[in-house]
Amino acid sequence: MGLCFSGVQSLHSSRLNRPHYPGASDIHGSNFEFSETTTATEIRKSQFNVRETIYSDCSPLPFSHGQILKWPELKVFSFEELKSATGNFKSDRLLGEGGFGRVYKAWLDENTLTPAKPGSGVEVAIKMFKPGGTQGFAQWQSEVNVLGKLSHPNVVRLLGYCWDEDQFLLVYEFMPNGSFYYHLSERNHEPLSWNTRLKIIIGAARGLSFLHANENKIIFRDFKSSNILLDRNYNAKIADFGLARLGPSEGESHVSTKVVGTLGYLDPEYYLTGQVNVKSDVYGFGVVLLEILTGMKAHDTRRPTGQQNLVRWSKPCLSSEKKLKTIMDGKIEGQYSPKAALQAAQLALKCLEDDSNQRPSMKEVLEGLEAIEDNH
Ligand SMILES: Nc1ncnc2c1ncn2[C@@H]1O[C@H](COP(=O)(O)OP(=O)(O)OP(=O)(O)O)[C@@H](O)[C@H]1O
Repeated sequence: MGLCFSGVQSLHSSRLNRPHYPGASDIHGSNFEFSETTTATEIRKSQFNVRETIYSDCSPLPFSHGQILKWPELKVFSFEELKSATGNFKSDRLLGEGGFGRVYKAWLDENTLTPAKPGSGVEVAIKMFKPGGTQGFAQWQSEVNVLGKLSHPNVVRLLGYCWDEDQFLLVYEFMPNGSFYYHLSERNHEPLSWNTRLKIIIGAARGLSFLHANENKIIFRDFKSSNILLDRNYNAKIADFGLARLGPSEGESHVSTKVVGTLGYLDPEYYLTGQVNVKSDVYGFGVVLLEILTGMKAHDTRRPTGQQNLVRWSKPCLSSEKKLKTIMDGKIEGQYSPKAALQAAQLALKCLEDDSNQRPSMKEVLEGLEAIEDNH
């Protein structure tokens, strides 16, 4: 988990005692304002173009290749079902906790997606949003509206959601190898090899270029190592679409928005201007590429002054083989060719250009990484 911040102060939970749900679904370009008497059911009906998928006669977890569905096709779970699937949110099922709530492991029947015995059916991850948080509600809503429509091998799959009174939950496919951030943090863990790192970053690049390539460009806005989840075979999948939003309309170059993101990954141009475009994601990608090379986190206050911000510290070392050697992760020494590392570092440097126009597109970044993989 990183240190998340938003340019606009969050609403305090006391305000939430009086139901007021601010416009949250900026992915649809529309802001919703509800009166204080609006009921949850009315909001539900007005905001979601969700089609409930009936899983009873579906093949297990259908998965198609890279498409954006017209409607989110999600199962609507009851709170009781998710309570049962997680053993009443038992502490030994806890996978982790982010800024907006806890994530639990659970099992569902692979055909009907109803609760199953631990160890049987399919594993899923259930995120339970903290009650009473306006920002949490907005994130939950964006996940349903954006992620619910996406189907791509490098984007984590959302299977369904639950909105039961004040309880907001999401059900995702389970990613057994956790996040890339976890592998950066876990000192006792077997370090990821160079080849695995390359596989992870290429998978993440595929996911991000899929989001950017769509006609209605999706800006992820919070690209970081804790949002790259890893499946059993270390295939990377992008997760956490709570801050995602639509890119600029035809003829426009950017979208003006409040500044949100995570310290260490935030595009300086976006931070200064409040204007975001897909190139902000490219900047975040450059930071993750640096993490891959150095094995260091984007921002770490436990490092000596001058080294805490990975970009600032490593940038002067990215264009020469000799200097790069001094910052490369010692745990992967001997696994890569110096030429390959230099090419990756130079790609990172381009992604980290201060002027977003100078940064490559994700398509170009992906091509660059695939060439590195092919040549070495
Ligand atoms: N689909 C999943 N499968 C397995 N583990 C998951 C899944 N989704 C989340 N997790 C784990 O749950 C923990 C919390 O995830 P969450 O997305 O809530 O927060 P985060 O990304 O770590 O932090 P934040 O979003 O607040 O910056 C993380 O450790 C993550 O690895």
